[in-house]
Amino acid sequence: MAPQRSVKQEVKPTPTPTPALFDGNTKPARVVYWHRTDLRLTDSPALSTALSIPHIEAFWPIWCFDPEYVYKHRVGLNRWSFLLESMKVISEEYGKLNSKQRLWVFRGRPELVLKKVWKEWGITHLVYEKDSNAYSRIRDQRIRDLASECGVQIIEVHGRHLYDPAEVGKLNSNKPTMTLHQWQSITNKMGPVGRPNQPPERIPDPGDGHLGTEGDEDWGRYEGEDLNAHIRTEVDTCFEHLTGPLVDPFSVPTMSQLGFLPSTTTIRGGTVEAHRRLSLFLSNPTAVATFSKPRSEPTSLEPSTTLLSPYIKFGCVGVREIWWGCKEVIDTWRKKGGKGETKEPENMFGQLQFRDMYACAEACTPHFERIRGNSVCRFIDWSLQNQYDPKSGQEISPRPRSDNEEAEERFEAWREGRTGFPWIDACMRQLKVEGWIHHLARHSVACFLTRGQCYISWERGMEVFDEWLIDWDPASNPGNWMWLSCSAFFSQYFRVYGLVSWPQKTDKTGALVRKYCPELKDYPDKYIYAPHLAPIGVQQKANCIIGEDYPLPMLDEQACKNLCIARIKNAYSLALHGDAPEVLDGSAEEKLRVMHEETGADREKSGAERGEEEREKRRKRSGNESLDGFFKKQKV
Ligand SMILES: Cc1cc2nc3c(=O)[nH]c(=O)nc-3n(C[C@H](O)[C@H](O)[C@H](O)COP(=O)(O)OP(=O)(O)OC[C@H]3O[C@@H](n4cnc5c(N)ncnc54)[C@H](O)[C@@H]3O)c2cc1C
Repeated sequence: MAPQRSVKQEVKPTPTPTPALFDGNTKPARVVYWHRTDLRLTDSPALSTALSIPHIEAFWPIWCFDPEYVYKHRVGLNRWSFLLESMKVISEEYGKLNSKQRLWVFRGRPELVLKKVWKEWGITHLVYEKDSNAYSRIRDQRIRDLASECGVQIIEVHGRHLYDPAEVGKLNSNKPTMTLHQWQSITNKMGPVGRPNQPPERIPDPGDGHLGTEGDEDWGRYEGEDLNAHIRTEVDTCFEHLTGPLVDPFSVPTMSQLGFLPSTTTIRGGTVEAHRRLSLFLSNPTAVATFSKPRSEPTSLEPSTTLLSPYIKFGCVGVREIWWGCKEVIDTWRKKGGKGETKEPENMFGQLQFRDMYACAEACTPHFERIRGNSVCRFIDWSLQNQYDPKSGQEISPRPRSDNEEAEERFEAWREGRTGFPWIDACMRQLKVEGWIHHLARHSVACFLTRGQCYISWERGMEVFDEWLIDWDPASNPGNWMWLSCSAFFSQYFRVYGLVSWPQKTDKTGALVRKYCPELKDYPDKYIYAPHLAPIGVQQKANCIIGEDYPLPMLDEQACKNLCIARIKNAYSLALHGDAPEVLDGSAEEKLRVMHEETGADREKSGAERGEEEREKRRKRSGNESLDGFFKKQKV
């Protein structure tokens, strides 16, 4: 049971600037506010801090379009378009508060952009929302070093999570928080979640925005591999100038400037849509008070959860707004006699806490996003694990194709939604088209790929989510993949989602399958999740022959499940984590190979073998076993 917060505790406001921070600030301040994944004006402790700097003479809210992000990180079309829309919306919001204002977009590496801007615009302060993930930590250290060289005061303000993950980590002796209960026990001592800051009523003017063009073409230079080349079908002109096209300087890039075709998602970006969704959720107090994640429906066509995650990811809505919005609605509902309130972890507070828990775990765990070197990740000898150069410890790139052809083929079929299991295929196709799927749909596909049936490394599945999810998060994505693969956070590997029975629990008619696998749309309900079982006459009537128009199941669900369980059982008994010497030197894999051979977990069993096993079990349960038990009891 989650520890309850004391009602006597006073609600701490979200950290606001202490006067000491601005002590001695008597000179006019020229402030750059650097928006990163906080594309909102509401509930922004960092923006409030920036605006409270005394004597602001000039203020620029900026965005740096970083080529490292554009080329070096796999990002699908839907996430790109969501980001660009969110940038446009906040730029318009600035314009509404002050017609001279906008989001000032630069196209170049942050350290180069900031150095130039600091110098040419005479900047005194740089303020931004603090982020704790591995990439941000490295980038921000570079920025801090640079700022101290240039005499610019840097102000980092936490605001992305309910509690600063770095602070929670410190209170946990720099150890990752591996259960919600553990996270709750620590944050209980930190006081309640802060109240959301009010949005600004006005924004100061910017200064003269003139910038010299010297070295312009170099700001966006990137010489590594373009990981998004496969979706870049048009000419990429994004980085031709530091401030974008000369006719419209500082503008938000368009999809076509990035060389992309339009996205496919129906999920629109920006803070206006984020608040519309939040208000919609809060408008039904009973639904808020009785929200239960396990009881939400992964099969429904309309999202049965809030669908706020893309907005949280890009900071279009603040987490404290959601937290306090729910809290106030529930308090009023309770006063009016509402009953049956759900508790953590299944309620909405629990959902937001899970996000924080993963962020704290990531902040304290080197290599959280992979198996090798990851101290919290159990070692399981999955197929298609990432390969590392033993000397440099770097991942081998480009990735060699594994000689495990069957696993490669299964992985491709999973990714493309053609496994022959309609529930899995529908979820994967929805993910690709929309950039979002329900949490329990994520459970299903992740379980299937890893411990459920395919025994393929969670790293590979995580990468697909990395690319396709709009809400991709560097802590929640690997964290949840480790959970689902029973590599960390969760260990009940024998509990596997049924590929027919599970979706049938919430929808016997297969609406999601009919939408995303239209070739199956005319199948009767009875066969919608297992069309290969339909008699040929039914297949003909539905105009879809299994094996021709839609694939046969690519594996035997039950046999593969048993094999996975047997192998994971061995891996659990070996009890090694990603940072163990045996994992790093490759000997763990060999040990498991031998264990699998000895326990018969090295291959799928034939029907006859499985039958024999079953009979053996029954024999044990019958007379002989009771006789054994009798003798044992006698001995005792
Ligand atoms: C394999 C796998 C990968 C995932 N990858 C991501 C990811 O990259 N980014 C991401 O935001 N979520 C991820 N999740 C968690 C979860 O599925 C999504 O946050 C959720 O489905 C978003 O939909 P919603 O906003 O309607 O959620 P709601 O149920 O309405 O929850 C509200 C918010 O709580 C947070 N939340 C809820 N559940 C979780 C959770 N298990 N872990 C972390 N935060 C949670 C999210 O910010 C979410 O928006 C992943 C889950 C799985 C199983």
